[in-house]
Amino acid sequence: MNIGVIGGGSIGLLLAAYLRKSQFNVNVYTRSKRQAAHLNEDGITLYKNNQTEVFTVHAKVMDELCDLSDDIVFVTVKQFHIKAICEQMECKSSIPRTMVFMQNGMGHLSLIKKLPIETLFIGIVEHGAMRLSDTEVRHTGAGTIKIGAVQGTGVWSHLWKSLNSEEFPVVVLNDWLAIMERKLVVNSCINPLTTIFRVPNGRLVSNLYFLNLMRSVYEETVKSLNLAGQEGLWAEVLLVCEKTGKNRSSMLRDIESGNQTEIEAILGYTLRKGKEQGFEMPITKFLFESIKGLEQEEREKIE
Ligand SMILES: NC(=O)C1=CN([C@@H]2O[C@H](COP(=O)(O)OP(=O)(O)OC[C@H]3O[C@@H](n4cnc5c(N)ncnc54)[C@H](OP(=O)(O)O)[C@@H]3O)[C@@H](O)[C@H]2O)C=CC1
Ligand SMILES: CC(C)(CO)C(=O)C(=O)O
Repeated sequence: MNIGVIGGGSIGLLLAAYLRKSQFNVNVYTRSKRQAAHLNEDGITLYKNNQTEVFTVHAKVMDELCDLSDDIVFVTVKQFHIKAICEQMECKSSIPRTMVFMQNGMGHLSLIKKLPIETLFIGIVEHGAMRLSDTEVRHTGAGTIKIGAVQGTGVWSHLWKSLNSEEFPVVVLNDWLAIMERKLVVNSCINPLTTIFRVPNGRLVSNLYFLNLMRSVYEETVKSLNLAGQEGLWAEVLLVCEKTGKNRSSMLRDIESGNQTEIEAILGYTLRKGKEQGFEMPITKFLFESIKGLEQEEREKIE
């Protein structure tokens, strides 16, 4: 079976490595020629705790492909890249029948549902991963990948079963929208606060002042999504903080490396939901403006 992974970032390299570990043939589609060349030459080096493993992969430049003929393709770009990916797909002579989109945040669903593919999955990533170079990735926090079928179902249970392992758990859940919303709550609570205070995820639990702030963000978020009173949701946020305790959130790393963040897809979305229902979300608004402000600071430093 041929499996494609679009995006050679932190999650793309992590996923490609574990797919290879499960003996699948993996093609990684990168944005740059340089990264594709490095991956073909050196493979992917995966660091986890004190272990180092190297996996060979085939890599190609996404823009240079005429067709994408893998059996299944995982899309691991950032949420704000999805529009460009959908446009690139329109130019290919053939596209896969099954795709899995693994983005944080909401808002891209309407775009991906328009793609002419039979089976569409979303994947919720609860792992922490950090790309160290074009070919090296560190598995910084072990979590779970949750898969949900948005349209079609296909016959993929063998893939999820083969990929699933103790160190890389994969579960299939029926209620994918609920899973996405729960992940949105997790990211709304963790990502902006860790970015403003420049702390790893675990500090939001071990520092009581940060914990109080996170609880306030949580209250506003669950109200905007009509999830107030959902059993186990606050415990889930705390568990992710603990499990990825040493991890710097993807938003913090984006700000530190001068990249755009996914704030629009995370707090931008919950703010819109709150507005639709006519209530104020002062803390969320403060966090949203703070992250937009930090993005601008970083941009102006570079210019
Ligand atoms: N990293 C983490 O720990 C976690 C991440 N997530 C989520 O997973 C998703 C991916 O995150 P992450 O891997 O960290 O992001 P990265 O920024 O590390 O990776 C995104 C990759 O997509 C590539 N890319 C962008 N556009 C294209 C394109 N048109 N064709 C091919 N490649 C493209 C980028 O290329 P280039 O390198 O050339 O810019 C980059 O390598 C996000 O939604 C994130 O929120 C969720 C949980 C944890
Ligand atoms: C799970 C978590 C919070 C891990 O850091 C994440 O999704 C992110 O960083 O974007």
